[in-house]
Amino acid sequence: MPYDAVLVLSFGGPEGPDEVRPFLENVTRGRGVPPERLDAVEEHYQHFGGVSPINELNRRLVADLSRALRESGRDLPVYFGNRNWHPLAEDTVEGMARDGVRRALVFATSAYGGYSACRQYHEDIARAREAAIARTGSAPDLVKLRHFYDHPLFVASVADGVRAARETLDAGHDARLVFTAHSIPESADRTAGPPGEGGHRYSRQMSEAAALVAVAVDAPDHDLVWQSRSGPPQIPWLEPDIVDHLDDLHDRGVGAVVVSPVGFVSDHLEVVWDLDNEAAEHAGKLGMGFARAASAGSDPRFVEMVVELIAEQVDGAPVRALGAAPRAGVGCNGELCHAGCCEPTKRPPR
Ligand SMILES: CC1=C(CCC(=O)O)c2cc3nc(cc4[nH]c(cc5[nH]c(cc1n2)c(C)c5CCC(=O)O)c(CCC(=O)O)c4C)C(CCC(=O)O)=C3C
Ligand SMILES: [Fe+2]
Repeated sequence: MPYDAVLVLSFGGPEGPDEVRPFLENVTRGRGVPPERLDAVEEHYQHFGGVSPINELNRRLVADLSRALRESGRDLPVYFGNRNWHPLAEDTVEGMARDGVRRALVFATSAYGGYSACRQYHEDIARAREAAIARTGSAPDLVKLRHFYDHPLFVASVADGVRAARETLDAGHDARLVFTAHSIPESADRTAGPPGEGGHRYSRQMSEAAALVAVAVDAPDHDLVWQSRSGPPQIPWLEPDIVDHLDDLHDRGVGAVVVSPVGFVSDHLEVVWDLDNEAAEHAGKLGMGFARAASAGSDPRFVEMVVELIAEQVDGAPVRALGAAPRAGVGCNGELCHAGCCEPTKRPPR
């Protein structure tokens, strides 16, 4: 059966002061995140009037993707739905069913594997379809596109962000290149990937993406560190945090850094708060030069990449990948990439 639509599936974010707390409650329901952490994160959002940039960035992606698809001769309507905030995936998929969509491609706004970055999007797809079936009696088939962390256009987009950030620093090419990604619990990284692969698919893909970008920008060395740790303090998460890492680099005599959020596809709130505010301020205190590189989604080649991922899935166009890992992340109607892939770990009781 041919595809008749595309769904951009993302995380979602609040767009006003009253939306912040209910959004945070949606994100953390059943996750054992302490209320003090939620209070702190609420403040980050309120600092920006309760408006996360993520929905607006995704609406722009939807518009750019519609245009790029039309120009490539594939005039598919592009829908937008989220895991945690309006427009919610449930409502969007209901609308797709009412519009008569039978089979759609899903572009999830994460390049990587792992529970939060991949499997949870499969779960979102399954949940949204169930809601649409309950409300309308039917739902389109939804086929999720693959991980793209090693797609040449993703790597090139991140690399250009690094080059532009370097230009703003006196140290230029001598600034230390530091990549960041969302921290996850160590247990979630251990179970990331299909059984038998040895786990750690999230951090391994992240290291691979960082290394590919570092080669593209001719960096002599680089680091991969983590940001935006959540969860209760007694549970170990991936470390070091970017802020602690700046101290460490300072102690080692590093005078300037370029920080590239390779783990994210857009300059959303965790990027503009945790990097542009917290990390930048900390670097300032240390007297370190600091420049934050734009994420991949700021580059027009990012949309070109989505068009290519669609051509791969629909026409069997060649898979363009710079890494050695097998193509992963694809699943229909919430079916996992592999049986037992990226098992969620037990959550502590609240
Ligand atoms: C791997 C990963 C990605 C990358 C993949 C992807 O992009 O999907 C990501 C993206 C994002 N995370 C985001 C925001 C939040 N993440 C939280 C909490 C958590 N994230 C986790 C993981 C990830 N998160 C985890 C394991 C938790 C603990 C709770 C749980 O087990 O699920 C919390 C709760 C409060 C807190 O920070 O404690 C918030 C507010 C936003 C939106 C920013 C905006 O509004 O612009 C985006 C794009
Ligand atoms: Fe998150």
